[in-house]
Amino acid sequence: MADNKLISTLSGKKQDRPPIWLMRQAGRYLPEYREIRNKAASFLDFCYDPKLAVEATLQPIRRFGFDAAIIFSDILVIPDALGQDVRFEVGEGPRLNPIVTPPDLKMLKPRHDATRLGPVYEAIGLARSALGQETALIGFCGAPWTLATYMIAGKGTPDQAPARQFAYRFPDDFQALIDLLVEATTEHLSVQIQAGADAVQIFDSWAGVLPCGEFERWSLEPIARIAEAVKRRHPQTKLIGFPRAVGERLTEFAKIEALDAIGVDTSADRRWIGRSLDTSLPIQGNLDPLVLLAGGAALDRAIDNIVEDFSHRPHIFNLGHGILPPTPIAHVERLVARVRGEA
Ligand SMILES: Cc1c2[nH]c(c1CCC(=O)O)Cc1[nH]c(c(CCC(=O)O)c1C)Cc1[nH]c(c(CCC(=O)O)c1C)Cc1[nH]c(c(C)c1CCC(=O)O)C2
Repeated sequence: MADNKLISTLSGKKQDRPPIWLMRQAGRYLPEYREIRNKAASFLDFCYDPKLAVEATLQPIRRFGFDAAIIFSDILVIPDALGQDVRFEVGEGPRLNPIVTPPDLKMLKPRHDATRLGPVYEAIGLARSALGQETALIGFCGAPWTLATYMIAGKGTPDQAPARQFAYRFPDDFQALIDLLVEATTEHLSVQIQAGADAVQIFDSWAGVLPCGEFERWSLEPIARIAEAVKRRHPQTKLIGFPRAVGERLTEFAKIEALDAIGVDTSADRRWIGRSLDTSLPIQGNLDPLVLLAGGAALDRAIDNIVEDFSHRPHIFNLGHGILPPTPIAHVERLVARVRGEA
């Protein structure tokens, strides 16, 4: 990975132009993805079919030549491997058999079933062989808190109130669930690295809903434990933390030594980041997915501002959250060209 722009940036080297990849770059905005999407009976079957998963991983690389591919999978393969029933309803998102009270935790296995995740690791090996050295391969997992929000509510909710309530009412049981998830995700990231992932990202999409105190216990500490354990086992591999919507609490994540970079969401204030986070710390982000959808002069301006604002530090260009399904291909082409100084 010596001449890879993404890995070099994650190692702290500023580039002339930032490397670029997009969260959810594989997926429904691509006609070629929509074409193969129904080749599997369900979304999880799709994720567990190495040939389909590799194809979906490579599609955005072929089309746009991003600097990194992210393995096509989902954060909810972990609750699935723990024995919870996970389904994806078309147009509605994930549905899980919810954990309502502590006795429901008994539906989970004491350890995740790693053989169930075998196809994910196989897909990573295949994708790594198919990609050139100029393209990094990113593995990922959901952070324990974000996984727990879906496991307890059984679905996405606007404020993740069910998991927050559960944690207040049953802190010891909730801690046990978080510990189980720390163990499973640490293992999942390690095996993805052994299979060929060059970097891994921990998505804490729901870190922002946690109040002080709860935030440290359920978001920050578990992520630090995972990052430290993975770094100990794989010192060469780069780790990206993505705590969404945490505002000034980004400084707490910046203190986690084992994280090589921090992903920042759309609402993050780049001038505050410039003042508050060491300029040697690589930052990833933070274009608004809605401005990419809108396109035009607003898109060009937003791209230029981000490139300029982060020009004094190692920066990986990305969105602040996942790409939206109706996003026009032409806008993504424009984005890549402009970030590379070609448009
Ligand atoms: C919370 C979360 C999930 N999954 C993920 C997160 C964290 C990031 C975030 O906050 O968006 C992460 C994820 N999900 C998916 C990827 C694949 C790689 C990539 O980024 O391209 C990644 C990295 C595929 C997917 N995961 C899902 C799809 C759409 C399913 C389909 O094709 O029908 C894809 C391509 C489904 C999914 N999976 C999840 C939800 C809430 C949904 C439904 C909402 C939606 O549809 O976007 C759980």
